[in-house]
Amino acid sequence: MARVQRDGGDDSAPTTELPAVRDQDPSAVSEPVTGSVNGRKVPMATDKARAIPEAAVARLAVYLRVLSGMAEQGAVTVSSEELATAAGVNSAKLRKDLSYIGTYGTRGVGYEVDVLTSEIERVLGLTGQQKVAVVGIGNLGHALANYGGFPGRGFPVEALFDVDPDLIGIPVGGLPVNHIDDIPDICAKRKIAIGVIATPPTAAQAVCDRLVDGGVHCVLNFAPVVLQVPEHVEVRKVDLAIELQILSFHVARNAEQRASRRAAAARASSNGEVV
Ligand SMILES: NC(=O)c1ccc[n+]([C@@H]2O[C@H](COP(=O)([O-])OP(=O)(O)OC[C@H]3O[C@@H](n4cnc5c(N)ncnc54)[C@H](O)[C@@H]3O)[C@@H](O)[C@H]2O)c1
Repeated sequence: MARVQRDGGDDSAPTTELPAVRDQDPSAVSEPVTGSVNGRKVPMATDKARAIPEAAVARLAVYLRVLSGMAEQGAVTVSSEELATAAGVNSAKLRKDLSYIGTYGTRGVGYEVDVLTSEIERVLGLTGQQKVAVVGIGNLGHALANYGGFPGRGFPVEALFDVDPDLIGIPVGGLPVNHIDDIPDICAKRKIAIGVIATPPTAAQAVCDRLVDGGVHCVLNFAPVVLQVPEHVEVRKVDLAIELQILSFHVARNAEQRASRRAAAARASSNGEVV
């Protein structure tokens, strides 16, 4: 089977094919084309599939989290400005992101919170549960296995694996740790959708191969190594060091911009200009 190198960064997968959506001017705010699913009004899909940038997919997940908080507080509708502000983006970007999924607010009303929530969930594939297995139950694996926030978001942790004999059979977060030899069998039986790799980098590829053998199609890789996977397997890599380096770049750039603004103000002031 053909294998490709994946590190899950934006460059490797800049767009994602969405389920069919309406093709329409992204900036338009108009009456949505709606139908009914289980008695709920939802936008209707057309036969035109459309790619969505990875960055927009990430923002959809943020909108979903914000919408869930609004729903908890009893909000029924939300304007694009309110939702954009709460999500930390501008409203034009929000409307464009939502246009990718064929969702358009109603002028003067905005979006119905429950309809928009269902639509984003559908597009992100969150309408069902995506079972998760964690491999490598060390510091990070323990934290992930014990974190209670995943099941509520549709990601129940259903299997844990390690190679350390002292850990096998020990419950972590209520689940016993299994040996990695059982990864293919258990993942296939429990229909695990997502494998999380929290092993040392040297072990990650072999672990990934076992997950793939068990039918796992999505891998979230915390180990600092690029994985080889078959074409049909999606890998996302989480690298805190890279995130810190990106933050550091922004901090340095902001400092430079402040320094050059101060220098310009000092020059203007020494020339007698009002600044
Ligand atoms: N991406 C990030 O931001 C981030 C942050 C912290 C750690 N990490 C990475 O996550 C990984 C885990 O870090 P940690 O601090 O939890 O390490 P750790 O040493 O505490 O835990 C590693 C676990 O993996 C197990 N293991 C070793 N070989 C294995 C194998 N072949 N199969 C299954 N399990 C095996 C060990 O028994 C141990 O329980 C490392 O690769 C680390 O670099 C990434």
